[in-house]
Amino acid sequence: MWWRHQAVLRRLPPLRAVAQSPPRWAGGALGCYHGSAPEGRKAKTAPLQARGMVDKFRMRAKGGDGGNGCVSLRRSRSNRVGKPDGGNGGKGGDVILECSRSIWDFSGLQHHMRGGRGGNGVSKNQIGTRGSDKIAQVPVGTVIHLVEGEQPSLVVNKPTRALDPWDIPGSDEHSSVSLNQIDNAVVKDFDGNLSHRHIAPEHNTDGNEAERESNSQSVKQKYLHTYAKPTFSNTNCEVRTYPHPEGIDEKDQTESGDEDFWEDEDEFDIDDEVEEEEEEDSDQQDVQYSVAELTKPGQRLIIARGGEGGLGNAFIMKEMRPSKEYKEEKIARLSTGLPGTETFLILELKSIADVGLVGLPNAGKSTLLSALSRAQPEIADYEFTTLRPNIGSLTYEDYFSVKVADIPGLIKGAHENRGLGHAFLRHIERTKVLAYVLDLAATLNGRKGIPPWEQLQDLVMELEHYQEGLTKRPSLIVANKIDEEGAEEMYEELKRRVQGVPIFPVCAILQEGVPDLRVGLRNLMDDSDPQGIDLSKISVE
Ligand SMILES: Nc1nc2c(ncn2[C@@H]2O[C@H](COP(=O)(O)OP(=O)(O)OP(=O)(O)O)[C@@H](O)[C@H]2O)c(=O)[nH]1
Repeated sequence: MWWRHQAVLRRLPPLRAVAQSPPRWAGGALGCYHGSAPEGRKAKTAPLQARGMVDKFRMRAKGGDGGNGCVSLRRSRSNRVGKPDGGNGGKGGDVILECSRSIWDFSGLQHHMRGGRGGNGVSKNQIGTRGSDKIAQVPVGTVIHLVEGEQPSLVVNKPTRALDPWDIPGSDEHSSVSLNQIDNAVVKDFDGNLSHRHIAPEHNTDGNEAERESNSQSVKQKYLHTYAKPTFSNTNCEVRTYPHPEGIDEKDQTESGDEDFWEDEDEFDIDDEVEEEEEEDSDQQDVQYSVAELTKPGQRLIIARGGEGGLGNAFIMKEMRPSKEYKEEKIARLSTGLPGTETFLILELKSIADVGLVGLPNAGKSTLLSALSRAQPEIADYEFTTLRPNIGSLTYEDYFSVKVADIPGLIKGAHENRGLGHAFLRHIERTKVLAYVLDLAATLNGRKGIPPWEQLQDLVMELEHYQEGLTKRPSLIVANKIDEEGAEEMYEELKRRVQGVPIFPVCAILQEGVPDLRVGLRNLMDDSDPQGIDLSKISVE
């Protein structure tokens, strides 16, 4: 029996390899969960992943391939040769980003998205089904950087028709409304600057091909209006062999050609190291920054287009009339559905919140966020508990809502990438109003911290170093930990030393002073001439 065991063992991967390759569910630095983690392990990794928002995300998208046109002959007793009756293939589905107010970050996105494949044409002149669109919802303020592929195009949201009561809410993928909208955009693009595959009829069988194709405007228009959606010139489709037998059925077709696209899927699912490497790679590539921005809910952006369906032999024979000698070749070329376009994008979140809580590590920002809103960030008495911004929503009696972000602890030298470095300074850029959270108790009871006014000076200087004018944003000061012994005196001293901005004494842990702070934040948002912080108005001597 030992040889059986040997055979089984040989089939297993070597132990070292197993240990090195992280599980698929581990996710990555910029990623999220993929699939479900085995019990036990999940509990260990979940807090790390769930801690903060995902504000940068890499995504590969591929439009669905167009379905093949059908090559079929309808024979009858009177017509033994047969009449071409193969229908055109359906267009592949697009991959679309949709801007939504109910989405906060990129944690729910997939790194790979692919539009559905168009159905193949069928005999009796039946057109293949259109591939389903894949729609990913992204937050308001998503900026798109292009690493590879075509520029995405914004879909013009034309009102199409009143909502059908039978439409299932949220079933965007199959919603006729969304498909209409997408079609509008596609046709619009065709009229624009992009070039597409040119479908030409062959009225003149002995002219040269290029000439024939340029003389085909009227039929092309007809073709577009009746069936085809345009695709792009770079999706050249070279067919060397006859694509499929006559009378082939849609069911016989299997999805193919996308294996390469999915082959590297694991790259995205593995670990931080690989993620970082990829990030470096994309840094080295010519990234086109900010090619598009989604700022309004409902906006849609096509990031990868479905390929055009191939033509059926009925259409080819009727509209293009190929010469006998080129017939087979022409049918082979035109009946193959075109592949969808591919893009590699980096999505980045621009404006993350109305209010940014800025403070040194341990000042109590996360505690304050949970006191102001229902957010439940991780709180601990060690520095850098917060590694990514947490966001909470503060709602007033009149339903006015303000988003508050707890920005990871800022330290002196952050602009030189010390501590958590640039990464979080970027988040501050994405807030409208700043609330400086100062720790009144940092020097009390033998603690070796720095006094609140110096904390403020350091914060202001760091922000200004990172981006000039950042501290001119409407600001207020939260003097936290007022409950500690000696904190009242510190607060009085702080008021003497800092001028020009409102200061709110707060005990975040007991929620004291929080109602006044809520009003203060609201006033700051409503104020027509709010003040920023002036370094010259902070006295540290
Ligand atoms: N006495 C007192 N302690 C507080 C108060 N607010 C927060 N703390 C404590 O201060 C410590 C740090 O609180 P956090 O809310 O994690 O501070 P943070 O600024 O988010 O820290 P980082 O994540 O490092 O940026 C925790 O032990 C809190 O319990 C307060 O009002 N009074």
